[in-house]
Amino acid sequence: AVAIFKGLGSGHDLAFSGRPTDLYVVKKISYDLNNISFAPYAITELLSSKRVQSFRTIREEEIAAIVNHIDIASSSSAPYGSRGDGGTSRFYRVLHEIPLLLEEFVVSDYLLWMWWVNKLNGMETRVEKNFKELDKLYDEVIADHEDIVDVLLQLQKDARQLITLNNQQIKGVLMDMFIAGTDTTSSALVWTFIELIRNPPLMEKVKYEVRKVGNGRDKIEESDIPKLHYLHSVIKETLRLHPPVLLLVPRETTKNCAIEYYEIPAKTRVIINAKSIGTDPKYLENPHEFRPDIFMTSSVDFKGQHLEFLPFGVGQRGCPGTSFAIMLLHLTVANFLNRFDWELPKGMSVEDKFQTKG
Ligand code: HEM
Repeated sequence: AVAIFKGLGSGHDLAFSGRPTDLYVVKKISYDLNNISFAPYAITELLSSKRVQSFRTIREEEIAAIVNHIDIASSSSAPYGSRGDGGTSRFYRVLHEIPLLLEEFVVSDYLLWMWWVNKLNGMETRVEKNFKELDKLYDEVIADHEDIVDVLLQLQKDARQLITLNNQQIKGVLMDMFIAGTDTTSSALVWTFIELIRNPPLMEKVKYEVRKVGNGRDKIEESDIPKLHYLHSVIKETLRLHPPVLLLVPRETTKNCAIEYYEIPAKTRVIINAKSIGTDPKYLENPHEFRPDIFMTSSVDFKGQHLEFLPFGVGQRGCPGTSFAIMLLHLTVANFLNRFDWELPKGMSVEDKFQTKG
């Protein structure tokens, strides 16, 4: 494991850039490897910083809508999950239906994936059923094409683009967006609030920073984000302690390679444990404590140069959605802190242990 870890960061990026593709579930969800995460090579073009920037207005509008929704829900008895517009917008529908289908689809097959078993009685039928429903929904999304689909359709038509896409590939990329982009970002958001709520002095510190920059405005904008230094550290610390993709995404070596005393053959399955690396006592005292301040005086970042902190992976196969996710997280947390005070439900104290199953 140590050799592989070193291999990723020491000029063996290419040898470690494959993904295992011989799994039934992987083939299915990737539209026969017509997506980014299981494509045999890395694709970075679609989520470049410029493109992320171009979605700024949509991000700001959607976050404002969520904040208003929480406002309405908390000040009236509006049922949780309803929205001012009656919840009928396509965006709202897509955001709700796709994760539900994916949950059934991915979570039920997660064990299958992890244990690398290709077939299990009855499992294929369920995968097929969920896949058909998702596929139908993606057809509708493409027909109505909004936002990211517009960009993908432009790429499909524009002969000058390096990448040309057919409908199958567009569906593969949409699958990527929802699998790789939704649960990960929401897990980081939830953990940020759990940690802040159970550490009230830290909550006060970050809230003070956000509200100072907000200066009485009801909205924090993207242009405010670079001024929120402590918030940056809070998000980093959450990703260190609770990396949403605990074991990253499996890799497979593309050729034989030698690292130190180890010979690593081609097609070796590579799993990296980001949580163990981020909480290794070799790098940090009391590594399981939530202490955003450690990042205030450190240059350690998640961009892949610091192998002790790898929530987004590393190298050419590292997460292409990093800037997208980071901007969304900062903007959401900042606006939630600007508009609301967050605390534990009545009757619960910080000392209460979180109940875990089993
Ligand atoms: C906090 C949020 C996120 C985390 C922690 C995260 C983490 C990761 C990790 C660990 C990998 C595997 C990297 C490796 O093998 O080295 C990955 C891959 C990927 N992520 Fe993310 N991700 C997040 C959000 C997103 C978002 C928002 C998108 C899209 C909009 C996205 C799209 C992808 C794609 C397409 C891949 C596959 C890349 C490839 O195989 O070439 N991710 N992500």
